[in-house]
Amino acid sequence: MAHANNRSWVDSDHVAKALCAIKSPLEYSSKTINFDESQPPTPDGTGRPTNFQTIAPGLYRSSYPHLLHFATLEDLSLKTIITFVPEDLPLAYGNFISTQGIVHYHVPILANKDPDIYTDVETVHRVLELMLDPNNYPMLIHCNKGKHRTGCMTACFRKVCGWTDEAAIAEYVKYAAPKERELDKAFITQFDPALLKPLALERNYVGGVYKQPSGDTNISERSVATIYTNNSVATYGTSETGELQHEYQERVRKENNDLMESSRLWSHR
Ligand SMILES: O=P(O)(O)O[C@H]1[C@@H](OP(=O)(O)O)[C@H](OP(=O)(O)O)[C@@H](OP(=O)(O)OP(=O)(O)O)[C@H](OP(=O)(O)O)[C@H]1OP(=O)(O)O
Repeated sequence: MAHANNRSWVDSDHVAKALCAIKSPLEYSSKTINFDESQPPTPDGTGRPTNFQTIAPGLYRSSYPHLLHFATLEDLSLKTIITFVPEDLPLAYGNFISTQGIVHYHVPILANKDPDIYTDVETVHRVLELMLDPNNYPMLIHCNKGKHRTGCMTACFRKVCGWTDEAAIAEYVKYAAPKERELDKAFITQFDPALLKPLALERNYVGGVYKQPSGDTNISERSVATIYTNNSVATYGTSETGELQHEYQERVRKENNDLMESSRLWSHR
């Protein structure tokens, strides 16, 4: 798959020093990557972009990374970045990606602000197939604020991993509030995870560290198996077994393999 890895090498040390001399955050020409004046660049003091989240081990999301975030992003040893903002990369960011040897995918995702205009499903699948490949990890996905476009892609990823619509939307709202959008929720609800379910099952993205958080605090002692049924996801809690995580993962893997085998047998009838 072609990727828009920014290979325009420049004297990055010189550029970095020049950029560091700039006190205020860089104002970019494009509106969608304006620095968010409404809050400090790293409100939680971590030095990471705002709305940073570990979606799963090695898979991260955030708002648009800026110069002052690069040092903490280096700690992640990122292998892949997917940018959902359509504008070209600012020079410093392109140089960061190049000098870190990061594979960059530039996949513009539309803001859900018009009920007649949504990002096409092929583009969504392209993003999710990259996210469903641990060979691309550590991976960062981001947009401008890390709320709407990134929130929608994360929610679609969760649905493919077996989360219910409600749980996926609840996580979206957690990062988009108080500016969550009804059209984003509609986009998430209408997204059908069926086509990518086999890939998620095959690569063990169902259950384990990818499983939907349990609402019941007691359930943490119980193993919860998420099994795909024909057209939806049934999540059930089993009796408290106290089984260890690896036993649980082995059990989920066997259940998924049995499910795949039975669906293969059916498909050959
Ligand atoms: O005022 P509004 O609701 O129209 O939205 C504004 C802006 O709100 P603000 O002005 O209070 O900062 C949004 O930032 P938020 O405060 O909601 O996070 C921004 O969302 P965003 O950066 O894309 O969010 P991510 O997808 O990157 O997470 C949005 O960009 P678009 O939706 O991509 O057009 C802007 O629209 P416009 O000015 O037309 O470009």
